[in-house]
Amino acid sequence: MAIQYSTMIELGVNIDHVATLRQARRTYEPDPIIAAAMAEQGGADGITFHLREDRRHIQDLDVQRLMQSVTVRTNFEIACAEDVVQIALEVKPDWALLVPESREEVTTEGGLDVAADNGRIADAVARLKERGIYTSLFVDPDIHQVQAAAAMQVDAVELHTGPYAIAKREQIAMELDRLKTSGQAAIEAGMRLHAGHGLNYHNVRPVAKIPGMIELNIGHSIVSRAVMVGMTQAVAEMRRILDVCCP
Ligand SMILES: CC(=O)[C@@H](O)[C@H](O)COP(=O)(O)O
Ligand SMILES: NCC(=O)COP(=O)(O)O
Repeated sequence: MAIQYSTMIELGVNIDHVATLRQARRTYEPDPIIAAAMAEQGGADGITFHLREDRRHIQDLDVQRLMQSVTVRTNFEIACAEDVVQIALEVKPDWALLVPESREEVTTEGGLDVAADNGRIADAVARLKERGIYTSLFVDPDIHQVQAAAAMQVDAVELHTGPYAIAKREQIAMELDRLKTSGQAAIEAGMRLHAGHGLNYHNVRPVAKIPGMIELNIGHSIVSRAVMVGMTQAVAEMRRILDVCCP
């Protein structure tokens, strides 16, 4: 059953890259926990954090501290790997978003191949659901992937907006159509419709306006803006764009 939090578009702020800056010196600042609190002040509906296998940014201790301090929805991004699934079961975030990972990638390159799952995704989903954690799968805007996700009875799909974000002008309409078509399939299957990756202050509006879109998860562009104006203002600026375009 789709879980509805509010009628407006919900903004999940991914704070991974606050930790990227900290890890550049392997030190204590900037602190993702403080960034999360400032994001909440700016109007974040949720905080997203990705504990990667290679721990390039968010660390295990960050997860523990975020779970103790975040007062809005927690959205824990993990691969279908035993160690991080175990951590999710221990800390019990509101949501777990399963994403693909490979060590050599600069950032997430594609969606989970749910349709070709050998049982690994289904097992992780079942265990997370059993623990009372809402589950979401990060998938390409492909109806077959959405239908495969629905068959696993996850609570949401998060459509990968990366191809849209990097599309050449003449390809944007086609990428938006893929998002709309696969989004419609998600809604018809009774799942919440989320989207994320590569969204920014310039390209977010058309995605926010996709019928049935409930939540956008945005990180890199907000953190980049936060370097210049601070996290609270950076989030407030994105919040205002969403409130104006999708009242
Ligand atoms: C799935 C997705 O697009 C992001 O949530 C993910 O966290 C990207 O990975 P990095 O944050 O490591 O770039
Ligand atoms: N799941 C997408 C996300 O959390 C943020 O992705 P990005 O905005 O950092 O590309």
